Amino acid sequence: MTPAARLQAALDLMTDVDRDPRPADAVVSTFLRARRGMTEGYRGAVLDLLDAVLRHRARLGWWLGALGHDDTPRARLLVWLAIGDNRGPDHAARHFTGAKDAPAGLTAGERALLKRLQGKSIADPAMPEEVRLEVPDWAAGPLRRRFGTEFAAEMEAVLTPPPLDLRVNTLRTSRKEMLRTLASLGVPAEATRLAPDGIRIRERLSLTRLSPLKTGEMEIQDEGSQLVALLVDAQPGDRVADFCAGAGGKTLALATRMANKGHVAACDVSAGRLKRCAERVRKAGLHNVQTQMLTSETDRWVKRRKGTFDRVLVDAPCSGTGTWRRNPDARWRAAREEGLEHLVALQARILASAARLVKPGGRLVYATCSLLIEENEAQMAAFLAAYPAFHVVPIAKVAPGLEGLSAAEYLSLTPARDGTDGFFAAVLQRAATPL
Ligand SMILES: C[S@@+](CC[C@H](N)C(=O)[O-])C[C@H]1O[C@@H](n2cnc3c(N)ncnc32)[C@H](O)[C@@H]1O
Repeated sequence: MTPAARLQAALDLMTDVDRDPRPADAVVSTFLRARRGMTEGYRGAVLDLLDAVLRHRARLGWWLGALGHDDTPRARLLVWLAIGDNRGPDHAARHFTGAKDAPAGLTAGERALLKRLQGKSIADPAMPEEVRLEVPDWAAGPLRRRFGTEFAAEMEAVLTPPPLDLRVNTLRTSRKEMLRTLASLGVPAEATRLAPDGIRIRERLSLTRLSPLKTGEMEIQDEGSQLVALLVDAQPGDRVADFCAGAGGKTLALATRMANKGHVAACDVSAGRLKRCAERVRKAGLHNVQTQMLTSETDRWVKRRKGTFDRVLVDAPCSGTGTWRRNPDARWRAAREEGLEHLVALQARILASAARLVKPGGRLVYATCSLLIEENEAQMAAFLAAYPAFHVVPIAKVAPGLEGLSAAEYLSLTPARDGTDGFFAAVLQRAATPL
């Protein structure tokens, strides 16, 4: 496969990602299924190019705007090749020849564009800070309010691809044993700093090298997400509702810590995600989880089970600002499509309904993968004001060892400070007797 054919394949994929409303990783899966013949090296090179262009989306667009050129996937790729990896405009021009399997030959406009990029670099002093840091308009104000003087450092941290975090299925093996297995597979891995069952791999590698993922002995899960599941503090024998279970990332972690005892109701409004959750539950060898499809947060299932759960986790739909380093296209999607206000209102409705499930003396854990005050601290303040039967349990009380990470009341993880995705979690307890 020639370098020019690789560029054409990358361009096809970038065009698909641009047109398809689904998240980039879903579009990538479809693309790879249709091109099963690709070798691993070839696939890696195509995906690296897509990743680079997505991670530099605002800067590439800024250059195209500044030079009066249309912002298209092909133009973005040309600019990236010209100034993104410092190989210069001639390198970009060399492969756009129109030969068989290569991208179409350069137009006069593209030649002029490449000429004007001579000697430039991807970050220009004239760029606004939000462009240099790839922060979309809608999020700039809320993120500046959240981070103050740390704004640039935190935004730079989310520009870098994250390490690969895994959670060991302790029903099957131990972290120590899994580290030995990975060493025998030639995979350099280390124990995570805070999550007791976590393993971190810093080197970029193909997941096909990680055979224990196929057997359910471990799962991919960011260390921050593992810590949120830990804060639920579900005990063997408890009744737990995971209200926004999705494909079950936290459900699996909770149910495993419950030693396969008790009951976890994994609820969601998405049948597709719950199906995936059920498959992962089976693979992990868990018998204490049942999936529950909800028509909405006020489904009758909730009313019928009022006050019957020891623990209720609300891992709410959110802006996903904490996961930008993992999904570089996410910053240009979620809140742009749904609106921050809409998300905050949905979270409040979900919280109000899910809170009904909590037993007297039981706990409600609210979590997001958002960095924004609106979805986190302010959401909690509004809930606590409206529902006086609930009070905050400080993080140090639930998980000694994590208290140094953030303000005493809530867990608040950030990529620059904690090396995890951005996560927020609040533990609230319902009064044992009616107030
Ligand atoms: C942050 S994701 C959950 C991720 C999951 N807990 C994990 O750890 O992998 C939020 C989930 O909320 C679900 N959701 C959206 N609206 C909902 C609603 N009204 N009631 C319950 N779940 C909802 C979405 O389908 C999505 O799966």
